[in-house]
Amino acid sequence: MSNGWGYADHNGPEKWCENFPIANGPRQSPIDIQPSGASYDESLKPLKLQYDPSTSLDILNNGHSFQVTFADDDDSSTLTEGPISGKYRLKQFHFHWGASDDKGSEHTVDGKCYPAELHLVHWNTEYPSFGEAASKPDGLAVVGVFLEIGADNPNLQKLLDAMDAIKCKGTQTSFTNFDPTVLLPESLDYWTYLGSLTTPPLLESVSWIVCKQSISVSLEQMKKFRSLLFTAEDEEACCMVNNYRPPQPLKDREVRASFK
Ligand SMILES: Cc1cc(=S)c(O)co1
Ligand SMILES: [Zn+2]
Repeated sequence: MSNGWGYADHNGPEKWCENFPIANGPRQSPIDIQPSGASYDESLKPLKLQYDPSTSLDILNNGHSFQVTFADDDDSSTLTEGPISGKYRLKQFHFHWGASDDKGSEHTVDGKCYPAELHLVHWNTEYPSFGEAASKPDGLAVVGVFLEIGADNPNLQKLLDAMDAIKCKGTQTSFTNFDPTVLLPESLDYWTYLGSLTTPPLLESVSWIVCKQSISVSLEQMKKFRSLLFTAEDEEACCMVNNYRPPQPLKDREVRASFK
């Protein structure tokens, strides 16, 4: 791909294998989660998410999504327990979404797509940095939360209000004092399986933790997501929509459930 990977026909998920052969690997993400095929594992612990709002730094349009980045030089914002062992630090969160409300999530549940999906990305403090951890089979843990069309979600508003400042690829602005806990659903029941990043380099280093319960987003709020651009200021504008990878083969993996 001449101009890097993306989500268009010429550089999208069906083409990523050309530069990233791991795209056809044994533990790729996302997947279609089939609850009837998931086995309840009583040894799975509840998720322990402890976030310090003072670690939030800025919000960035990276040309693939928008992400909020966190200071990760100490254990102020961590994920522990759940399916993982040890302590993982929050690095960033971002979203994937569709051009219309019938698609946009990366994981699906019995084939059901949601209009958007939140990913909270954490790295294993067994390793010295996110970059080091990202290449290890137990290096990352990503918590996925589905967004479902419903009532206006006031907890998304601070993100939406920042979007005017990050419309174009490569733009960013300060985004402080934000507690990502407000984006989590009431129930933290989850499915978990071993997978990968869902964007190149598609590294097979992610313990996926997908919440069963969704959070709400209104039609108007989804329109705001879709007002972002994949493109930089000096390029022909292309709306940032459909920035999701479709489900990949489960192959020789099991999906476990933290709930009956
Ligand atoms: C590190 C990272 C993780 C995911 S899931 C993504 O979409 C991009 O980057
Ligand atoms: Zn993601």
